[in-house]
Amino acid sequence: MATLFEQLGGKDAVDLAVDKFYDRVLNDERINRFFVNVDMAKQRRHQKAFLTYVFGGSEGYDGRSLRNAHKRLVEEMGLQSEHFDAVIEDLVLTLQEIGVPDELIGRVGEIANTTETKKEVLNQ
Ligand code: HEM
Repeated sequence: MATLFEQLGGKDAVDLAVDKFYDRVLNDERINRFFVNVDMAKQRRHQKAFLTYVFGGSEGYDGRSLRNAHKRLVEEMGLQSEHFDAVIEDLVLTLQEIGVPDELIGRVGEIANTTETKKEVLNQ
């Protein structure tokens, strides 16, 4: 049984998705203020490692927990539910843009758009 990572097209496809995802996020007036002063090259590397992991393409992810990675954004910048939903929307639109089938997009959503993930990111 191929992993979701392989079905999405492996490393090249995930790299392309991350690049297009961030272009979309940085142009999204609802959320781009959170990314001011963030080293985007570092952010892209982190995001690739993380997405590869949640898509089942690697054994582990050794970055900070989602809770710790977003703690400052919640406490100092007002990160909340509507911003999480905007990021998920941008992710789905990106996957549609690069031609990922709806069924696979649904499975990505099942991983990223869960109550547990949302609570972690929002430090609830
Ligand atoms: C499913 C939802 C999300 C996932 C999986 C996710 C994933 C990540 C990961 C893996 C990192 C890097 C962690 C590290 O440094 O080791 C990160 C950092 C970051 N995320 Fe998210 N994120 C999510 C939602 C959001 C939302 C909703 C926003 C803002 C609208 C956001 C903004 C940021 C920013 C600005 C950083 C860099 C923080 C810093 O370096 O201080 N993320 N995220």
